[in-house]
Amino acid sequence: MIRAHTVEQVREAEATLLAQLPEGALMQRAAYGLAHAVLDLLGGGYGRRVLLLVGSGDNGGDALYAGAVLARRGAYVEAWLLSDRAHAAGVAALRRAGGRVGPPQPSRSWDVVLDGIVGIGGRPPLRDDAAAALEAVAGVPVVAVDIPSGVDVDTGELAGPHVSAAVTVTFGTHKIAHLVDPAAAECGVVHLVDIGLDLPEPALEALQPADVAALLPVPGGQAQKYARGVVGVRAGSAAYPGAALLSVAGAASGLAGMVRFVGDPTVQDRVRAAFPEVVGDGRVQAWVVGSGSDDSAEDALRAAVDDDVPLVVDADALAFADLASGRPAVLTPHAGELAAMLGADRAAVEARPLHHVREAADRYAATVLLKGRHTLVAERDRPVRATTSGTPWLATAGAGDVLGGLVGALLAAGLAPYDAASVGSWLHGAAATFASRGGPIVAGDVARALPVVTAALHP
Ligand SMILES: NC(=O)C1=CN([C@@H]2O[C@H](COP(=O)(O)OP(=O)(O)OC[C@H]3O[C@@H](n4cnc5c(N)ncnc54)[C@H](O)[C@@H]3O)[C@@H](O)[C@H]2O)[C@@H](O)CC1
Ligand SMILES: Nc1ncnc2c1ncn2[C@@H]1O[C@H](COP(=O)(O)OP(=O)(O)O)[C@@H](O)[C@H]1O
Ligand SMILES: [K+]
Repeated sequence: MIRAHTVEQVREAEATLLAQLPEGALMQRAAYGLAHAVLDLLGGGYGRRVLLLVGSGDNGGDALYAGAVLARRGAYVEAWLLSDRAHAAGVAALRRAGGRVGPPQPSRSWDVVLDGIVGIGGRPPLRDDAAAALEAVAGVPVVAVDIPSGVDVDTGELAGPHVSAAVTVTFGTHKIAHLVDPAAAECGVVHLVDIGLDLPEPALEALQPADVAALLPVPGGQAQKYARGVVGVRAGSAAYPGAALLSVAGAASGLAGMVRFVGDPTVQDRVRAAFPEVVGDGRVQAWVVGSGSDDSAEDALRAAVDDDVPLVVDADALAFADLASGRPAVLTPHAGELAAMLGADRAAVEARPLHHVREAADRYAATVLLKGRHTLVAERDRPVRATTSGTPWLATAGAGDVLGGLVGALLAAGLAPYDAASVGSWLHGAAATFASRGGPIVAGDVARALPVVTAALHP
């Protein structure tokens, strides 16, 4: 599991550890980890040209000490101090190692910039001098120290100019901005350096393959199709038959014992033709409602709610999500749908996805899965889960229908809404990445890749 903690949680854990260690030990650990990540990126130190952007806090201290390590490895290192209060011992260490301190020489070109402007002590927006320094080095790859300066660490929001990093080297634990967009998209590859912090339950987490394998419902030796769970799909309409087919394709991932389909008779015929294993109405352990349902969405959702089983509420049914409020349910909006549910602007949801997904989980008393580059799953009193297994090629029509069906299958198989949503989202992203191999895919490819990705987990 990747865990992310708030600034307050990190500060507390650091304080405990600092009290037990000799002065400066923690910063040395951080700086060595940082320097080695830079050496990896550059393929060595000798002859490389490194510029440090150094703010007034310990984040600048990390950059300075790492700069000293790099200078001792033969790199040419300059520190551009953005404040006259830069970390004094760090400045001295860099000078001792042969680094130069002062405004950068204008003619010099840089292999990498270390962003030590602000870390977890920064409050966006960046000050003008820091923003001007970033402009002056535009185009040079940046390694962000702890966090790309200018992003809001605890929310993942952006406010004004900020660093766009190739690599972010963080310490002790991930921070929220490393996983939550839009800030997460500015972090590049995130590298975690262990500095020995003892941390509480995280604010946010991201499932990894071993976590998904452990949560996956796997049939035992005495398995029986009904006991494995039956998932029902109420989706599609004469206008949108494809949504029904894709929803069923996700549900028919093999993770539940049986799939039922209920809908428009012409759509039903097409579903049966495409999926001979799918049967008609009857008892289910979970319903998936809403993809392409058009004006039948409300009735479909009411019928599903009457069955009193866990629900996936998707697409057209989200307009009636109040019906699912307080029930075991996963609501699966994209940003536009969530905006409509909350009476907000789509742009506001995209700028503050964590805030809005939490608000919806609270307001609807349900599990809310907000689709996006890093999909977020929120439920009251639980860490938000972020999905990082996907690929931008997954942004293709109908991919959301497949996800709804898949999450329904996991609910029917007995996972709680929070786990069904986050495991389903992880598998969906991994299947897309597997099917894509770096190239284009359509939604059906994602559904077809689900069994092989599941098998690769060796559950
Ligand atoms: N506390 C610890 O034990 C450790 C901290 N470490 C480093 O220390 C960092 C935290 O250091 P600090 O608490 O000194 O805080 P930071 O260095 O993150 O930032 C605080 C400084 O930045 C300035 N600042 C705040 N907002 C700004 C803005 N918008 N524009 C420009 N300047 C701004 C403030 O005036 C303040 O001096 C971590 O991110 C990490 O890099 C690591 O060395 C590991 C150990
Ligand atoms: N940039 C992106 N990177 C990775 N995945 C993405 C990106 N944008 C969207 N997705 C994923 O693609 C899927 C799109 O679903 P959705 O918006 O419901 O489309 P549709 O309604 O056509 O099915 C979601 O699973 C979402 O998380
Ligand atoms: K930084």
